Amino acid sequence: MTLPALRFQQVSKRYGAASVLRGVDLELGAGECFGLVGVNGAGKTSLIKCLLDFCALDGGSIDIFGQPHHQPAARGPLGFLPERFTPPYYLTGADFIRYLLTLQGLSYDAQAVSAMLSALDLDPGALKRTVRSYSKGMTQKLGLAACLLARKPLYVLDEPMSGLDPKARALLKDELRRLHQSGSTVFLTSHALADVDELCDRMAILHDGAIRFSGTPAECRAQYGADTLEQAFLTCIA
Ligand SMILES: Nc1ncnc2c1ncn2[C@@H]1O[C@H](COP(=O)(O)OP(=O)(O)OP(=O)(O)O)[C@@H](O)[C@H]1O
Repeated sequence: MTLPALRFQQVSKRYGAASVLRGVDLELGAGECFGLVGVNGAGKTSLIKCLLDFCALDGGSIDIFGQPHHQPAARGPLGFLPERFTPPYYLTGADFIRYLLTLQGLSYDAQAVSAMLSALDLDPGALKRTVRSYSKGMTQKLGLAACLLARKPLYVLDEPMSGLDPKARALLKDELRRLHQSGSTVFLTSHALADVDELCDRMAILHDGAIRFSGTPAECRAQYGADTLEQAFLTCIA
């Protein structure tokens, strides 16, 4: 039997007296593209921070390909793009990518970098410029490029479309589809429900710290009697 890529069981998280996650159960099959959606402050990033062991759980457990998430080796197969991506401003784009690849024991392959930049519509000239001169969208593309170049079995992408122009969004969706077809698991958060509908095999709606819905986008529309995922989402959280 194939192990799930991710399994959250009764995950709870509090910040002081505020209970942000209250018994979250979620399972992602290996090779799935899974979208987590929820209003601002619903707890999506907190769930990801728990997964990455950036903060301690107050209850429950998380497994990554069957290994407890707090074991560093469990996170080896995982590539992560944070929601607020701020690379060191004094590095050039090339230095930043090299730095991230080196941390993972990978070498800088100029051809692969060039192909990835082209796949994300980032001007190769940006590699020689320091990150301080990048626009918001360029910075996001750099983060995506560095993350996706690591060729991981599992990607955790917190709002990967954030700041991208329509062309770059379309290109990123193509790239995510390619990853999916090659067998990688993708766990993403997004406020763009049309993207989730288009890309994701399954999705979950997190609201008030709990999972309100989990299933395919089509099941979500059907369950809430809605024509669009946006309408279904609004009914679900009403
Ligand atoms: N370090 C922290 N200390 C205290 N409260 C926090 C902390 N981090 C997050 N929170 C609170 O936890 C709740 C969930 O935040 P989180 O960032 O997980 O939401 P989100 O679903 O990712 O939101 P968004 O869609 O706006 O990115 C919010 O009320 C937020 O204020």
